Amino acid sequence: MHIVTTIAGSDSGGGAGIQADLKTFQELNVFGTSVITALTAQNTLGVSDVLPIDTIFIEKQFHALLEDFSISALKTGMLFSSEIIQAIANIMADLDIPLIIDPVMIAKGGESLLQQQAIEAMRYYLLPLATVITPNIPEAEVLTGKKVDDIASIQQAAQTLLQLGTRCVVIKGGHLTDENFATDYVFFKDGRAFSMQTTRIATKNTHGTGCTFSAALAAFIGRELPIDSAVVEAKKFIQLAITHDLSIGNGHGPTNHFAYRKYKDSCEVTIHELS
Ligand SMILES: Nc1ncnc2c1ncn2[C@@H]1O[C@H](COP(=O)(O)OP(=O)(O)O)[C@@H](O)[C@H]1O
Ligand SMILES: Cc1ncc(COP(=O)(O)OP(=O)(O)O)c(N)n1
Repeated sequence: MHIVTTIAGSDSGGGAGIQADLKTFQELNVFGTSVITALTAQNTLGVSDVLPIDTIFIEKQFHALLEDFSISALKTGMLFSSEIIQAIANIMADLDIPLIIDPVMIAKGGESLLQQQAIEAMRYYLLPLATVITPNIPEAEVLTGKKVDDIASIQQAAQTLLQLGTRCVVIKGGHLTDENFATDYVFFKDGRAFSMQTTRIATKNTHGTGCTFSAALAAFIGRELPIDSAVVEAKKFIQLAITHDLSIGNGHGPTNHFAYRKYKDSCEVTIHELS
């Protein structure tokens, strides 16, 4: 049994954060473990409060896992402050475990999940330790300081992020304006690059899409799939979770974490090599 760890915030509404990650891990047959960095009072309508966990206690959770488990992959989500990022990075620096970083910054409702002053800590301490980074378009803009809105600027942003030391960057295209397709862009340090395209689903129920995608990616990497196959399979997982939505709550509802198990053979992802 592969063991995969999420280091992230709790979403009381169950659609994003730790809860989305653990549901995804379970669906993908890996044993999920967690280091909780913050609590959010949250539902499909938004985040009403955030309570960061003391860094000493975050370190204790992380050490408790490392002392007892052989972890196959780790992912990070909401990290909230530069102190939390530094604490995680200090421990990660001594590990040789694939690390997937979802650089979570802002919730769908606009609430901040990463303090402004933590962005530099993310860039300089944590991102260089990553195996894969999965920014959405606004996160890629913040991390590179440049507008990202077309293929040329996506390629440029990916190169800037690859220079920080990571093996792979996936720039997620959920925030692009294409009405027909949801296209994500995958770039490797060795120069390979491709896009992954699926039909864009017209739904407001997209709460936790980024968390779910990065958790699926961590699960597949934990199961020892090569990174290029793992990103395509994670794209299928999120596409099916958005397609077969559940309609829970009154705002942006969660995605359907059960869908991949039922429909995984029915999902098409179109791959285009990028030159
Ligand atoms: N309406 C949609 N239909 C299909 N896929 C989507 C849709 N919205 C987002 N996605 C996909 O969900 C994943 C997360 O997307 P994105 O919205 O960019 O990230 P985040 O949730 O971090 O803001 C990506 O694979 C993206 O292509
Ligand atoms: C606790 C917590 N972590 C992360 C998020 C953001 O999740 P994301 O997958 O980016 O989804 P949306 O916020 O865009 O729905 C969160 N909301 N809460």
